Amino acid sequence: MSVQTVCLGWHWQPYAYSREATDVNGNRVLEFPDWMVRLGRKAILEATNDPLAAANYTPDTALVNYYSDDSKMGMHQDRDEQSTQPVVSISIGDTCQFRFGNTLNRNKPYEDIALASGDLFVFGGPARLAYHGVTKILPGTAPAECGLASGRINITMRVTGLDG
Ligand SMILES: O=C(O)CCC(=O)C(=O)O
Ligand SMILES: [Fe+2]
Repeated sequence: MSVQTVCLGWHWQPYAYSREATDVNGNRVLEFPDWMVRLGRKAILEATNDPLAAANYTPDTALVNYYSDDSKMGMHQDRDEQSTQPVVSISIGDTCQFRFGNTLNRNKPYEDIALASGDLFVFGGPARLAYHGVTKILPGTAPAECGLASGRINITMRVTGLDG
């Protein structure tokens, strides 16, 4: 089964962000929550140790992805944003094998990294446009207290660079 996605702030469909989910039900997308902006800033502070970079980070969209046991995500770049600000990724539930590649193409060199529940991954600076994907989910690896019985949720927050 493929990944199921819901968006916050701005609705994403390949190549474009909009305020309405025109390819789903036409509804206006939910507001981007303030707590998620705060979480994004904490993540940038952890990753960069730069309080100014953290204070200036104001994500306005997030893709919330649900992976079932056999879901995968192919290698891609996150490049529909007009801002070069980092992408902050948060993982909940089952561990996945995350493939973090280079900025030129989907092929090697890449690194396979286990992203477990509670892990945070920041794509910033020269790595902002690195190709990446999810090659497999490791069923049954979620900690009992994470609130998700099976599968994996990943939230990637971004700065669209769009107004309005
Ligand atoms: O699930 C992940 O860790 C990555 C998600 C992703 O790359 C995306 O939503 O663009
Ligand atoms: Fe991505």
